[in-house]
Amino acid sequence: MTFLFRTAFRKQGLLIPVLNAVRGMSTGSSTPPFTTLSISRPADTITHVEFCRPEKRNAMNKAFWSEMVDCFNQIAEDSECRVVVFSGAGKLFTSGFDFMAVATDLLQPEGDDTARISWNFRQIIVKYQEAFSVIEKCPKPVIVAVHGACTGGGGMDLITACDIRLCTQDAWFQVKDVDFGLVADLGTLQRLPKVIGSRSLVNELTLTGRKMYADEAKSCGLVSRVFPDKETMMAGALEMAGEIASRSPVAVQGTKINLIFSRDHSVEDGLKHMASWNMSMLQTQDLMKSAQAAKEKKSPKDVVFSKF
Ligand SMILES: CCC/C=C/C=C/C(=O)SCCNC(=O)CCNC(=O)[C@H](O)C(C)(C)COP(=O)(O)OP(=O)(O)OC[C@H]1O[C@@H](n2cnc3c(N)ncnc32)[C@H](O)[C@@H]1OP(=O)(O)O
Repeated sequence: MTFLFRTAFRKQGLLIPVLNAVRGMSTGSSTPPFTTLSISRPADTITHVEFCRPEKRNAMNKAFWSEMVDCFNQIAEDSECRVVVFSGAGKLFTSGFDFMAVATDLLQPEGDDTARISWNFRQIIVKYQEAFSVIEKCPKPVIVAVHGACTGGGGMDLITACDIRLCTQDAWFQVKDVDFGLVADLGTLQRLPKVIGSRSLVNELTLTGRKMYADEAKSCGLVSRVFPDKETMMAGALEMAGEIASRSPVAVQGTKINLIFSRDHSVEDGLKHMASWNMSMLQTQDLMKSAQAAKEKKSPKDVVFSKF
């Protein structure tokens, strides 16, 4: 793995931070390049990313935006990682944007005239958007585990970019942007309508900024499971991650990529994409290994799949 990272990143001058991060991932320690994210490896094929600013209720500061991109790009390249669990440290999941970061980025715009100020704003928004889009672009499934609050501008943006959402009974969710005179611009308005079935509920939540509690989040499909407390949720998240990680990584990552493609395209285009995808992916040895295991009434967990 180290060799692969060396080859991929030497030219870009990224070798040192990436190697540090990967070393951190494999030892279970906090990674030196990240100040807002703590990375650990609860199992060989599972990466746990923990949002780690508990004293500021996991508010999204300046470092967070670039660290998310670096972290998930590294995970995408890490052929040993098959699934990711994302959670928040401390009392709650996230309080959204950091007030201080908002104050410097948005209230003191840089630029000599409207065009330049507008352009700089656009660059900032695009950079912030990428911190969540990178989760969706990462081919490894991401399970997000929410406890306490998931609020502010940012909380819903983050979790709607994840593949599976779990929460605790005390969790609450809020799209708070409207309370600040803002239109949510980092993915909530684009992804939430595709996550929950009711357009009316999406409109209500985003236009009023009201809190939604765990039971309603479960009944509308925002989360798929509710756990009594954080400890049982994390155990449940890791168990689910273990189930996913035991399946063929070719099948798992192909499923994520094609589900997201199909969400954003017509059935016809999705089927065409699928046919092109599988004309090569069906040639994987994972297929024969899995079929053989099924024939012998073994579990997928008994099959050893190559790194992917
Ligand atoms: C280009 C895109 C434009 C987007 C703009 C988006 C803007 C925003 O989203 S602004 C932020 C929105 N977030 C909120 O309104 C949530 C604010 N926080 C809270 O309501 C409460 O903190 C919360 C209910 C989440 C938790 O309450 P609790 O009693 O547990 O904690 P506190 O005593 O309030 O806070 C503890 C320390 O954390 C600091 N903190 C909390 N939230 C933020 C935040 N969003 N940014 C920065 N810091 C935050 C709080 O100041 C306390 O710090 P300290 O006084 O140093 O102990």
